[in-house]
Amino acid sequence: METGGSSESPAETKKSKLKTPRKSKDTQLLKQKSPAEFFADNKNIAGFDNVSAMLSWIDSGHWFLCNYGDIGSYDNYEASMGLVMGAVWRGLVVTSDNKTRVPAFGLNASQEGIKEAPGKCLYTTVRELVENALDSAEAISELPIIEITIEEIGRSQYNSMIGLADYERVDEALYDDFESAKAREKRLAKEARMQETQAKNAALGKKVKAPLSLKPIKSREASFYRVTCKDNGRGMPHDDIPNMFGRGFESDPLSFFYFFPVLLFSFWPSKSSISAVLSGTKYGLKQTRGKFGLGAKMALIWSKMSTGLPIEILSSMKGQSYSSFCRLDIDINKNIPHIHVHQKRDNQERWHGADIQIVIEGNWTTYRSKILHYMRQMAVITPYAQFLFKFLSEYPEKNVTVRFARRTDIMPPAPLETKYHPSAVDLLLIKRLIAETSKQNLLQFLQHEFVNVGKSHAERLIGEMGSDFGPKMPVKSLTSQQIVRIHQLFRQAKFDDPSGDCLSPAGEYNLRLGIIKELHPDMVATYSGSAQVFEGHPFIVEAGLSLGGKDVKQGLNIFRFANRIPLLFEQGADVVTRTAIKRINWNSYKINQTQDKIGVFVSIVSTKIPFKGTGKEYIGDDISEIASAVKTAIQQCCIQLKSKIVKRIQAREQQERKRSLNKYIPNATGAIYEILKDLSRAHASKKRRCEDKDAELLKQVSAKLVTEETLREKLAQHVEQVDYEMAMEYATQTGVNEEPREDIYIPPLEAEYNFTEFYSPVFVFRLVH
Ligand SMILES: Nc1ncnc2c1ncn2[C@@H]1O[C@H](COP(=O)(O)OP(=O)(O)OP(=O)(O)O)[C@@H](O)[C@H]1O
Repeated sequence: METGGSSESPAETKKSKLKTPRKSKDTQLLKQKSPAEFFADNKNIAGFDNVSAMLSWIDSGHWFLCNYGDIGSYDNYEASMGLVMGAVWRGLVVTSDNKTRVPAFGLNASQEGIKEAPGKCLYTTVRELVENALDSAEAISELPIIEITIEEIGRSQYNSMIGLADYERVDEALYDDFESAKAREKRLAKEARMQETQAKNAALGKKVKAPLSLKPIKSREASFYRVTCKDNGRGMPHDDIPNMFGRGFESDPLSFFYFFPVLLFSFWPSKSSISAVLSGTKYGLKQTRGKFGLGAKMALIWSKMSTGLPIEILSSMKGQSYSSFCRLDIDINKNIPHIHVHQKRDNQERWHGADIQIVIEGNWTTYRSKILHYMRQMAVITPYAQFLFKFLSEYPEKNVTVRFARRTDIMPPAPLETKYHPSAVDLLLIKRLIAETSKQNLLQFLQHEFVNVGKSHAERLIGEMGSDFGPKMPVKSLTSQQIVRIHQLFRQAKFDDPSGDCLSPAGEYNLRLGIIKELHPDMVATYSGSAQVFEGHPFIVEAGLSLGGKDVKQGLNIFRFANRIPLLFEQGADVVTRTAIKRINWNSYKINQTQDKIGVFVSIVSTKIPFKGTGKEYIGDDISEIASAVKTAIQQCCIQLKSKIVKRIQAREQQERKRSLNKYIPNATGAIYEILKDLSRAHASKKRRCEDKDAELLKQVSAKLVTEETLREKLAQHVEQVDYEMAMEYATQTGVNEEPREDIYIPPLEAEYNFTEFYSPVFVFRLVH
């Protein structure tokens, strides 16, 4: 935070600024922000803005909570903690001088000439709605059927929706896209020069690029879209709907504080600590799709900011005779839902699910391919879901409809909620667990609130903590210093690794099906690693590798998934990209890294995905456990593909050999037949006598019982025979006697059954019972 010329040390500055919101010498007022306001200002955090604004936010680092990392070094730890939490409780403190003090909140972006732009908003809105829809259907074990529609809304339509009359431009020069006569002249002259150069190049036989035309400045007219997402999920309880969407962030200071370091320092977030500040139903430590727990709320905040139009939700739960309709927006300052309509409607068809409609400003042109890629990749990782995606333009020729069909009725088992591993908790989390536990004493607390701590282990740990501690001591009476001691011991002590039983990977079967159905590759291999651990959190890496296929470019095509959602941005720094590019020797697996069309699919699931960067779009390359698991998974797929590739090469060589022998048959038989004819003539004229079999053959030639055709047939049969014998000889030597076969069973869609999977490095065996 800037100190306005003060000589205080940064730490002192922090403390004094936190203690009392006050008027400083240069009369800069401290003011408060509601959490919803904060997120409205920082929508980039949740993927609702452009990257440049996000970077400027990170660079600025002026805000007091950025100093969270120093808290531990304060003399009076508890006091500083209280101060910071108090500040959070009151709201988020920022200075009123936006220009210098709040660059982090988007204003920095405008200082740098970056205008508030819809950026990723349309993409992120689609994503959030789709992911909520999937979660909702999976929560009731229903095979997801999801329809997502983006409808373009023209300026006039938007104006009439908000009751604003259309205005004609009067003073053209006032507008951003105005081109003066001089500018136009300059542009046309430049265009003419470029065309001339191109014509010269063409005349000299040089490569000519497509003719360029410098477009006049484009209007920065906003584009509006109605995004609708309909699912067949569990729906929402009537009374909870307004809070689920319109109460962005509960005013729980403690929880909010847990959340914050995540945003500011990109700490590896735990979903539970994030969710705690939000109104949602996906709490607890478990593998979840969401990255921040903000999804739908951020979409609502963005709609409020960009179009001012409310969100509409139609929802019904299973067996409910009515459906709930709710139209609401969010009061950003008060952080509460603002309900326009909330009513029960008839639901005769007993439909269940949610139908959510939101109107936002966005950018289809730029994000079209990202949205379509996202849908396609989601279809790969979720082959048990059926998606219908539609884009409806003002111009029907620009309409897009893509259907991603369901290819299996087998859903991965739902992820299970689990407890924290002692090596995965920080001080704040221990405090929160103490505040929330129903256990009375320290022994019970350690034994029941953590995984891999049994009774005798807990007793030994308490013995190690020191004389202040005892098994029976009331856990709620622990002082801050004692909690620090527990934390220290958790850091140093040895614990068994958590198991991966709580995780829900896509499964090799689903991954393979997804790849086959969306890419139609020539070859595919999949691998599922066993559960491993990073900082007390279990994770599983699965990989798929494909060669060839539809819409796959030459070289490496990398598809990344985290907790079964596709990651599309910031690919370069990701552990999967780096591993595939740098650490796999593709040649040694007979794969040509630049020529072949290679699909690399890596899916990582965990109770905590170690995202890097505020956008949470990539997983860093610096976590050795994950990096090596990713490498192993890709290599295992390579090994499987190599044996297929080698067999294919051999089959090709065999075909080649046969083809070249067959090619010479006509010439060879023609020549032999001519010789035989000469010999038979000599034999008949007694110029040259032949005996026995030879004489018999020559007689048959004379009598035309043996013709050139006969020879051709016999030679072809011989080539066939020799080829077969050579192939058999090779197979006996190498131990392969026939091409691998795969039995394919098509189960009925309605079937319900249990199965057990057995994994080996090269195959997965599913026993259906
Ligand atoms: N399509 C839906 N069907 C049923 N409930 C939904 C649906 N969409 C949202 N909800 C409910 O609204 C809550 C808030 O949604 P929101 O997207 O803001 O956060 P989240 O889903 O909990 O977190 P994240 O978006 O990171 O997964 C959800 O927890 C869920 O209970």
